[in-house]
Amino acid sequence: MSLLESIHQPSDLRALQRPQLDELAAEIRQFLISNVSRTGGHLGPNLGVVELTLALHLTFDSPHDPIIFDTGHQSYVHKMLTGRGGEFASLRQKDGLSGYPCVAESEHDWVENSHASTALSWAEGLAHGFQLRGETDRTVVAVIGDGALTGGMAWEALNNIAIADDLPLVIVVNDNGRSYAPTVGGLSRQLGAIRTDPRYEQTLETIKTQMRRARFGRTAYDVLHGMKSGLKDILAPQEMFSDLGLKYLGPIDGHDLDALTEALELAKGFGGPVIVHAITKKGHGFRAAELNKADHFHTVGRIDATTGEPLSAAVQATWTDAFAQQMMEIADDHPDVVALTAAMLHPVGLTRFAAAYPERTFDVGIAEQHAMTMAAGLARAGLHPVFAVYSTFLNRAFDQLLLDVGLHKLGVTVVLDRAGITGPDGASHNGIWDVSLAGIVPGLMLASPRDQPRLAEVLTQAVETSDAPTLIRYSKEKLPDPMPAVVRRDGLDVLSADEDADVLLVAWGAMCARALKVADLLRAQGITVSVVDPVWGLPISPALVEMTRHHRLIVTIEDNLIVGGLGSHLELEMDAAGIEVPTRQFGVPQRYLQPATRNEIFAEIGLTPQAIAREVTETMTAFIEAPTVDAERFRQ
Ligand SMILES: Cc1ncc(C[n+]2csc(CCOP(=O)(O)OP(=O)(O)O)c2C)c(N)n1
Ligand SMILES: CC(=O)[C@@H](O)[C@H](O)COP(=O)(O)O
Ligand SMILES: [Mg+2]
Repeated sequence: MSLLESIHQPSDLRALQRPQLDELAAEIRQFLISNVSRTGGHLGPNLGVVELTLALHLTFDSPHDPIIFDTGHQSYVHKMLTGRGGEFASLRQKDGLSGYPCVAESEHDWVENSHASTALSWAEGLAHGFQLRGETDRTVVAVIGDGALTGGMAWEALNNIAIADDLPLVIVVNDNGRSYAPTVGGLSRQLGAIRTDPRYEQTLETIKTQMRRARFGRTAYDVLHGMKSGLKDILAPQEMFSDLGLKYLGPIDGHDLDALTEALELAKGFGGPVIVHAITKKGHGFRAAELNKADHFHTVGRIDATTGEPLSAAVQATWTDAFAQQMMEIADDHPDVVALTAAMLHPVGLTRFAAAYPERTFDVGIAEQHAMTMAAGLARAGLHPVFAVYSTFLNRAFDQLLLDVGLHKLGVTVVLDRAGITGPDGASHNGIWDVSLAGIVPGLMLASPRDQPRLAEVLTQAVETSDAPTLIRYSKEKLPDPMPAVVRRDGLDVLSADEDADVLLVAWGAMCARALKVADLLRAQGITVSVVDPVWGLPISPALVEMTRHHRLIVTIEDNLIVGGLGSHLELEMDAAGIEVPTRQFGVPQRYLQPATRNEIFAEIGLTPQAIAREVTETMTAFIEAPTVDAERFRQ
């Protein structure tokens, strides 16, 4: 049996001899490479925290001492050490092992939200909570990456933690210098100075020695603090954190198990908030990941476990590719267009634009709120900002969209990639809230293009709109073939139309192709149908409202929450116009969706063409005198 197979819970680690821990670290690394290369997942981040996670579970008593992983994509090793190593074949799959911490999976998992920069707030809350409950023997540990540390929430928490002198809270900064790309901003400059300083190795050794000499308690910090003379600039992070009033231990070699456990033991013994600054390498121990300059294998699909080469070459273009291309085509004719990203330049498709127009590109770190209001400033200065962000992360910048961009009627364009159901990344990654949130911003215009020609059209219209926010959303699906309209009427694209149709199917974005399939199934039942794509779905077009008047049932299909979605808005407008035609709204129910593929989730929530057709048929037979139709036909 391998050492790893002998670990069923963290306490099993303490039975191992010291040399066995190094063996175990090597086994874990090999396990990660061989398993994640088969399933896909966050390989790079987890290779970077093998020794760190071992040291955490050797030093602290999880779950009595909660260990909170910020963002959570780097918690695979934690899962392996807490009895879930045997489940990695099902990683990120339906009913399988989540790719992030999952409360239902284990008592060792505390936070499953994969939106960055929340761990320190969770940790302060837990620590105060334990204290107030008299559970004073519990230490809370938060592991936060250098990327997540660029998020505003992290500094809100640090500001408060810094004055909570007796709060038993250990903050481990997992500093690998990367988000996807190198982490940006003054913070990363301070943190990064260490890695590039020629005295780096010597400093790590000196600190390790000093820590060994220092006894537990406060003297260690005085010793380390006294060290900074002569090493001041290399210990800039110590300055930064200690100026806040936070005790700081580091920098520590994040792959040196002894140095890590010594630092964590010191921190644990301190009895107040302490920062342990661990310098790690994303992808450590897998050459292909270490050499990958783009993102050190932040997320991989199925890859060769030796070379790291993708096993399935990306043959079909994605929406991100189409956006990247369109931005290049717009850039020349629109010199006022500038681009913003929140630490996701490559994933949102702005790499080419940034290379060609570096002065017109802003990567603000994981700081969506800042990005949105900075975009308001850029617009106010006479430019046209395009903020490209994953739909789910728009949640972070809603207030800024509403009251900095919307209230000032500014021409800011927000491009929402990964809109709609994404699937394997779990509940906090589906892009299903944006329509319901953005839909309440007065004056905001929201488009969901169904294909590349429509994307080109709406993006150009958006960057030429200077008096209102414009949002464009598209899914993680591959780019579909063009779907030309049979006719465009008052800004509405009619995709298919029967004479005097019974049913009007209103769909947008990725749901248009689905709606055409539903139409065929309904026609086979003798139900006449028209399919219309509003393209700019919000605000609701008066022409669309008028069009509903002439049908017997209005059906909307959307890849976002039903509550506050296109269908909700259309129904409100129909009501206001005194149109009493019944409606059926198909979309995402208001619940947290567990990890599965996009299609598995569509089937689960009744968004397949067959399920929709069956429901519509039953509605037609139940509420409206209709030609005899056989709903049974859809029960196969
Ligand atoms: C609010 C938010 N914005 C963007 C992301 C996308 N994202 C996932 S991981 C990551 C980089 C995190 O960097 P870091 O915290 O340094 O962790 P590392 O991957 O380096 O271990 C980003 C930007 C996110 N999860 N949350
Ligand atoms: C952890 C995180 O927020 C992202 O890395 C997430 O996994 C999105 O991945 P995709 O870019 O594959 O959609
Ligand atoms: Mg990082």
